[in-house]
Amino acid sequence: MMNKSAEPAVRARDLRVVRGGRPGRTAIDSLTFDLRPGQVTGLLGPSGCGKSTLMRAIAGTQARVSGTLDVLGHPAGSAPLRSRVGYVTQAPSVYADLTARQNLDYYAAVLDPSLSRADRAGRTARALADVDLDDHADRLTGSLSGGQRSRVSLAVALLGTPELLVLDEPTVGLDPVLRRDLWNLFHRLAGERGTTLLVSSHVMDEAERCDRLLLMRAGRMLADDTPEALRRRTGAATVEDAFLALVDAERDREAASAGTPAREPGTPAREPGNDPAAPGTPGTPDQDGTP
Ligand SMILES: Nc1ncnc2c1ncn2[C@@H]1O[C@H](COP(=O)(O)OP(=O)(O)OP(=O)(O)O)[C@@H](O)[C@H]1O
Repeated sequence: MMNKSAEPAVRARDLRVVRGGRPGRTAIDSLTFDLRPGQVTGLLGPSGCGKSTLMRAIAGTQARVSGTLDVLGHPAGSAPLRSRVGYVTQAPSVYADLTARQNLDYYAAVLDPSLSRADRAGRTARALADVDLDDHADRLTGSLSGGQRSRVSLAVALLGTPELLVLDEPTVGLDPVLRRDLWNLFHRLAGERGTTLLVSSHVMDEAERCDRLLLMRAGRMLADDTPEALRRRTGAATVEDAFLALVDAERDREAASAGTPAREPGTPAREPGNDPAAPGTPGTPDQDGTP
């Protein structure tokens, strides 16, 4: 099913999210962006910059969200979106004492109780094939490797053929071959089924595989562009270098406005995961019932 709509799949305007005990801290501030339908958009930025928080907000599982956040034309988290949005968190959310196939069969029944046994089996088989798990389908999920388990979670999200897939670091712990296969799957889903994908990653070389990138830093949007435009704009050879150039430019601007000395020319750029401006220290856990 190709998504021909020109409407953005996600529309965020002046989005703000507060996390932690009252009054809490602003984890996301003034985010404005659109996610284009049928594209693979990468969400990148240093640890603690707000990627998971943004994904939770889009999936409708995050409290204390203000501003506008529309998903497939509805407010994020509203009832009509339940079967249309797939969200895979960093922690695999499948039953260890069921096989991969039994997990999928169970979730297929929960998603759509009217499905016949044969339809459930068909959907399960397709989702297992999508994530290349046919060979392990009948092993207990608890005995699978971490990467295999996270692919079972991804298969669960694919069961209902969601129009929007929100994937929080789906390639963590996977070897290069599996990572490449998963990225090929993401593009196949976008190209053949019209699925819109938002995929977060720490791995900057994965950024090159995205149609478009959202680069975040310290709860704000640093850039929203194609990988090629980002490289061109910064004169960098890779997206990683482009990102570091943007971070450095912003830090210089911050230093100038605070009246402190700017970074010395030639000072090594910061690593993407080691930006002191990123709010990396976990705050007081959310006291609104959200983990
Ligand atoms: N349960 C929580 N309670 C309070 N603050 C939190 C909670 N979870 C995250 N935060 C804070 O919200 C901010 C954004 O965190 P978030 O998990 O969204 O970042 P991230 O970019 O996904 O990080 P990582 O790449 O390490 O997963 C951080 O400052 C973090 O400390």
